[in-house]
Amino acid sequence: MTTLLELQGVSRRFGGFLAVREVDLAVEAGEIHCLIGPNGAGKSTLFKLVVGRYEPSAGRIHFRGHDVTRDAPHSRVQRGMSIKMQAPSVFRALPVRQNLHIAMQHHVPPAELAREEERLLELLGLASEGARPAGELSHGQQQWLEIGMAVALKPTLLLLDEPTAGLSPEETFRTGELVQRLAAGGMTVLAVEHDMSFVKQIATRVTVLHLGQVFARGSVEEIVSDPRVAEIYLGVPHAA
Ligand SMILES: Nc1ncnc2c1ncn2[C@@H]1O[C@H](COP(=O)(O)OP(=O)(O)OP(=O)(O)O)[C@@H](O)[C@H]1O
Repeated sequence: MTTLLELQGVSRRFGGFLAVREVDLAVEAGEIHCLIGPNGAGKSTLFKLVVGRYEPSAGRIHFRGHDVTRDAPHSRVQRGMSIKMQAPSVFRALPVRQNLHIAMQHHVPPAELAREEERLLELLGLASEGARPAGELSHGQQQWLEIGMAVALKPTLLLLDEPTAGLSPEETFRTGELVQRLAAGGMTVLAVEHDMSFVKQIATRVTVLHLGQVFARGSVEEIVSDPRVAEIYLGVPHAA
């Protein structure tokens, strides 16, 4: 197994408050790794540490063998991370295909652009929407388009922040199918997610955060059958 992303003892302090505490995390090539945890567990903070929006107060982050702990977001992207933040931020006035074109223009040779746009439109389930302004798509379709724009960078590691936020159960399921298709094509995925049905659908490995610390990690089966994990979601105190 090749470790793509490795966090060692990563902490983040806000004033006197430790939002993320000494987190060790390894994302292996080819896996769909989901980061879950109750509200306030530190998921978003950890995500921002991985993508470079925050600097850690302590610890190191390695990506593809490079120490990226102090690297800016854009240099992490150059090394092969691609990020889909929570809210869709597509170019609403531009056609769907043009959105993909803009995203991929520096990553795909000009002669291959049209074919690659076609391939992505198909993959995203948007083949019949290519000419529509992106702002006319449903919320779910806009989320898929934005995942497509992240994928257009041909990343090694796709980072998804709550990709199902605001989606219907049907759209959530289809998002899961999309993520599985991407993984089948060789992409590694790290997703912060709330929706457990989605996590069960896609995750090959799960890390549970609680109070800023890694509380549990394992396969989906191990995590959903762990009574300690159920307790933190229900807010019941657990035995140490
Ligand atoms: N910029 C900040 N300044 C101060 N405290 C912060 C900041 N960002 C997050 N926190 C605190 O850190 C803790 C973890 O927050 P974070 O948003 O990372 O959790 P989360 O697991 O993503 O929660 P949710 O599921 O509700 O989005 C919370 O107690 C939050 O109030």
